[in-house]
Amino acid sequence: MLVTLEGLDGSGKTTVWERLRTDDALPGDATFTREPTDSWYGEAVQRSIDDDEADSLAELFLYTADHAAHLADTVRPALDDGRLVVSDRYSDSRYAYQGATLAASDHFEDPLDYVREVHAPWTRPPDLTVYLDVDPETAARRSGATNKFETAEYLAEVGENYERLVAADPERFVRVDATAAPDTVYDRVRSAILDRRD
Ligand SMILES: Nc1ncnc2c1ncn2[C@@H]1O[C@H](COP(=O)(O)OP(=O)(O)OP(=O)(O)O)[C@@H](O)[C@H]1O
Ligand SMILES: Cc1cn([C@H]2C[C@H](O)[C@@H](COP(=O)(O)O)O2)c(=O)[nH]c1=O
Repeated sequence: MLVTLEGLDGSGKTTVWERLRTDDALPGDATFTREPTDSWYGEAVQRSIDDDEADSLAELFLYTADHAAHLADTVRPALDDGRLVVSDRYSDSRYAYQGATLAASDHFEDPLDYVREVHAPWTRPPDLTVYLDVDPETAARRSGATNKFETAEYLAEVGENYERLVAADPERFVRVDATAAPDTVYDRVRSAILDRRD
């Protein structure tokens, strides 16, 4: 089963993901992974994140290359072995973030749809996506505005894209209020995963 954690910067994904790693209720052979990865593809993505002038379309394809390698090297092999995979960010991050970034160009009528179409023939959709729901102002404050994506204005657009994704696929998504206390958020995410495994 492939579980992904999604949400705005600062929504608490990594906090939850780190805690899940040591949770005895999950199988000991579960694979914990993330995007951007720490491969050389992920390093290329990181360079792009740190470059305020990076071309938005080039950036989409860097993230997409990282996703393709992540699928081939980590996600598909683990799923083929019957393991639980928990990924901190995955394809929905591309749909939501690059869908927002590309909106500034006039190449695409519907940038989010375009990014989905680029992935559709070859990606492996998650079985469950936990959406950590937080308002853009809290997200920007918590994330500390350390990169170009972490402004409340941009994150508001990203949040609207996530809402579209949730509305289009309500069976896959479980929404968790990420403004709740960390223990409460964690318990809800954990329950969502354990319930879906049954
Ligand atoms: N439920 C919560 N309530 C208050 N603060 C939280 C909560 N969850 C996480 N935080 C804090 O918010 C900050 C960001 O958390 P975290 O790194 O887990 O978010 P993230 O979604 O992984 O962010 P990013 O996408 O930017 O990597 C951290 O300082 C963390 O301690
Ligand atoms: C996978 C992915 C990520 N992003 C953005 C979101 C964040 O601002 C950075 C790095 O992610 P992290 O969780 O803070 O490590 O990259 C993106 O725009 N598109 C993506 O596909």
